[in-house]
Amino acid sequence: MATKQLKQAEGPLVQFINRTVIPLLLILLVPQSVMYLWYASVHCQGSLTELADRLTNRGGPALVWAAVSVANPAVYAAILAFCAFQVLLMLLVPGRTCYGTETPTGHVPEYKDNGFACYLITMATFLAGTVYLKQRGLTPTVIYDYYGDFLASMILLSLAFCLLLCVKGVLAPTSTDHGRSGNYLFDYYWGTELYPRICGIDIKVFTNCRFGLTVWALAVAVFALKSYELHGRVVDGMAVTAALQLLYLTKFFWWEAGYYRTIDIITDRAGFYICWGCLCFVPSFYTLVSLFMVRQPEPVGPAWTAALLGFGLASLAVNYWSDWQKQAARAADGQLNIWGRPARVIRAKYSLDNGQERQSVLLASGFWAVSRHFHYIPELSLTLCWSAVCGTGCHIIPYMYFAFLSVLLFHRSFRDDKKCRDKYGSTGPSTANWCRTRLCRSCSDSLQFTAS
Ligand SMILES: NC(=O)C1=CN([C@@H]2O[C@H](COP(=O)(O)OP(=O)(O)OC[C@H]3O[C@@H](n4cnc5c(N)ncnc54)[C@H](OP(=O)(O)O)[C@@H]3O)[C@@H](O)[C@H]2O)C=CC1
Ligand SMILES: CC(C)CCC[C@@H](C)[C@H]1CC[C@H]2C3=CC=C4C[C@@H](O)CC[C@]4(C)[C@H]3CC[C@]12C
Repeated sequence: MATKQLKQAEGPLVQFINRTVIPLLLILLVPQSVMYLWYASVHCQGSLTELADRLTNRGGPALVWAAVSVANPAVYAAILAFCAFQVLLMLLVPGRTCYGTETPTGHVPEYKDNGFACYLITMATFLAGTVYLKQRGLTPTVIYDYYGDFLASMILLSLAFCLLLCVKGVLAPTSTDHGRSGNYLFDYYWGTELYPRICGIDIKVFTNCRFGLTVWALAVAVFALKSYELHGRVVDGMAVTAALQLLYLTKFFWWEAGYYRTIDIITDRAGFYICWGCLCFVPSFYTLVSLFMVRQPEPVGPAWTAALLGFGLASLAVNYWSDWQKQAARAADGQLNIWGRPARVIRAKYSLDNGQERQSVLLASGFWAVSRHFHYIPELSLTLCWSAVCGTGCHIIPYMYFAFLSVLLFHRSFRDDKKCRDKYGSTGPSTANWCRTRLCRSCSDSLQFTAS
């Protein structure tokens, strides 16, 4: 009885922590933290000790905000022009129609698969713009010079944008997948809508892909160019990190339609976490290695260059390959060969909210038979390769993205397992990695385990 009462008492406390304390801390602290990290990378020789020293002895937290302007009209004009360009590309560039995962309410989101073309057009425009400016004695690295202003202004704009999304989800939702939690703070943090669209523009595709990841790619290019301008050459480490990150992002856009079926899109609502995260956290935190290297170039030498590039490329290939296997198995309804042998798949049943039954193909071959989230290993090893170019000179900043990603992916694997358990019951992917072993004999009746 005492235990039961304790468990009941734990419910509201855990809920309070998860839905109020953690969101509040993240909303208050993360925007500040990314500004401090920018400041440390650009003004403190990339040293957190130097940052701490300046914060304690030379003006406190206001020091960082004093170094940037949130009232620079040219910065706002550039941000809005970039957003308008991306929106135009989303609307005008052709692409085949593709579909996201059916939601529990039976909604199947439809997309135009034009991400790769939009990305190529953006990068080509940037290249052409750079040549044009350089011929006139100008340079796009002015973006680096004003990056603090860009980040600070984006933080404010994005916080306001997330508020707008939150209200939109309550007053004018786009699809059936929306609702309030009863906690205003959590609604702001998590969002009120799963698939918001404004004038036909899918908001999460815009924030995550066309803004966040595109700005990441552009920032990597701008920082490499700035490094060249400052040091008269692109240092080998900068070249390796830029090449690996740009290839990773090119791979992402090639595979973008697959991203529409990941938990960012099918589970996470459009709120502070995903939208602010992609509008501000990706351009600031995910770009830290390149930002750091602009002022702290570290020559790594030919042997390390070759090793990091080689291992990084191999990691990228394995990560893409495993995502591809999962996608190909679904597309072929399980009728395909994986690693030269007929694929083993689980046909897992689940129900929509209205009771209608559906079936999914879950791959249990290839990388998906090795372990449940095996593809996170190459994702992490690739990240380590593009960070290790900064050397081991006692700097923490270049390794912060790797540390963050390790925690994020660890947590994500539990989130996804829970999501699949709730959806498929005992037949979900948590079973998939067991199916090579004796445990597959204990699969329940609703589980059809096939090798085609
Ligand atoms: N750099 C970064 O910040 C991050 C990068 N990534 C990368 O993004 C890519 C995609 O992310 P990922 O986390 O995998 O996406 P998700 O974990 O969101 O995709 C998982 C979904 O795939 C389906 N699924 C799970 N197991 C199987 C299976 N055995 N066969 C078929 N379908 C299955 C399930 O959806 P359903 O409901 O359809 O069954 C599941 O919910 C990866 O390359 C990852 O490394 C990921 C997170 C962060
Ligand atoms: C505290 C918050 C501000 C943290 C926000 C985190 C989000 C910005 C990130 C959470 C998951 C991330 C991503 C998932 C999968 C991806 C596919 C990959 O190939 C490219 C990167 C990404 C889109 C990545 C982007 C950032 C997140 C959405």
